[in-house]
Amino acid sequence: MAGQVCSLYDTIVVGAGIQGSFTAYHLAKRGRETLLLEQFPLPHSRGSSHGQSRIIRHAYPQEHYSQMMAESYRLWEQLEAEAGVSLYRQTGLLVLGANTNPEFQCWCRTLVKHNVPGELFTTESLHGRFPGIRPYHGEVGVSDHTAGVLSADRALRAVQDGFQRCGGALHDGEKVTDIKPGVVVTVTTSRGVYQANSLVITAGPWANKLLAPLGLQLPLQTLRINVCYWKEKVPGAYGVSANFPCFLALCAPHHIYGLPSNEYPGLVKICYHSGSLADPEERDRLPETSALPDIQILQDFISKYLPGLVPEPAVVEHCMYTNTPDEDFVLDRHPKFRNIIIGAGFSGHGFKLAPVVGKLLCQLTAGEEPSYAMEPFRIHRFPALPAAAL
Ligand SMILES: Cc1cc2nc3c(=O)[nH]c(=O)nc-3n(C[C@H](O)[C@H](O)[C@H](O)COP(=O)(O)OP(=O)(O)OC[C@H]3O[C@@H](n4cnc5c(N)ncnc54)[C@H](O)[C@@H]3O)c2cc1C
Ligand SMILES: O=C(O)[C@@H]1CCCC=N1
Repeated sequence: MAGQVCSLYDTIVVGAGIQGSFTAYHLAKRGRETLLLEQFPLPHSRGSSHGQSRIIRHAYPQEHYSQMMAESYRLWEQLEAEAGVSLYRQTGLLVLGANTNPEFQCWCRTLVKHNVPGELFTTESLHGRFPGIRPYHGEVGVSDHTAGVLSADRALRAVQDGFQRCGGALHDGEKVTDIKPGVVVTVTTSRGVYQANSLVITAGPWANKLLAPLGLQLPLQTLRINVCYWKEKVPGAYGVSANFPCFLALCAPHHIYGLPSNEYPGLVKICYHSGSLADPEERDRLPETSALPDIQILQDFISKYLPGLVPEPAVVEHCMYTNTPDEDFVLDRHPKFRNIIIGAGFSGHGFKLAPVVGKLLCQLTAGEEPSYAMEPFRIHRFPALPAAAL
């Protein structure tokens, strides 16, 4: 089979994480002949979309994401209805910070602007309402009642099944090894050769490996994230059934966030919103120094802030972030090859927005006017890209 052109598609999508899967789903729903290629047998835990849970929230300090969230919630609901599965559980989100913190004020402003139902908490009312939290002196909170938890693995499966129900072809365990640009793009994989009128690259932490032969390197950092679970001293005290919310503590230099115990009974997921630089091919090779500063930071935080948890992680799983310098996504055409569309740099917050990201990448592929202003997501916002690439 290798070396032989097997089929011509309207679009080939490389990478069946949540972004590529939603892009392929929207394309197939519009009747476009679509091939979705994934290097690993599915499901897998090597990229960014695996695991049981992700936070979804209307609350966003940046206006461009706040605007997209209403549609994203609707599209998640539509997928739930189509698939006949429940993917979302409402828990609320509590954002915690000093009331003098400009970022905290920004969260409050966008919540009000978008009429998101929620509440403001003083230091005293925080402790009264959430006895499991010991707020810092002068700390306040604001909540987003609409926020909750998405069942990530189940969601990924549901969107891939939806894509296939619409006639899409999903080939897993098939790695893309070469891309030849042109009016018709030729894609070589570990199993064959395919052609398409357009190509979408949604390769998560592998994005730059696929883009290098296409003369483009985006300023992406790939980070290994420790996904830590912490044991409740009283089982369920920080659980969904006790109405404990997701939370986001606006700590410097990086935030700390948590989800109520649910997926692993008695364990609360609390993570540091950053990690250590790592090649996705060598994610689990630890750096020379075995110190894990993020886990130490989390331990200190939990000892002082969440006294009902054992300040020693009970479970540590791993995942990858692919960060841009401004932590905004890249959703754009290749600067030279206009029928190659790129979705990358989801910077640790892209899951909740994947239904809209997929729609936007589909619109770019179809040559349509995207539904949202695309300026924050353009490649040209990075001035230091090598001139040869542009
Ligand atoms: C610990 C953690 C917590 C997070 N929490 C949240 C949260 O609470 N809320 C939220 O909204 N977001 C969250 N995120 C972010 C979100 O999960 C990511 O933004 C999203 O999963 C990125 O998806 P992706 O499709 O871009 O990448 P990936 O899931 O990595 O998918 C890319 C795919 O491309 C495939 N691929 C790469 N190269 C090739 C090739 N050559 N040939 C074929 N296939 C290839 C890879 O195997 C992979 O499956 C979190 C992320 C992590 C890691
Ligand atoms: O996107 C999210 O909600 C999570 C939590 C905050 C930091 C990043 N991911």
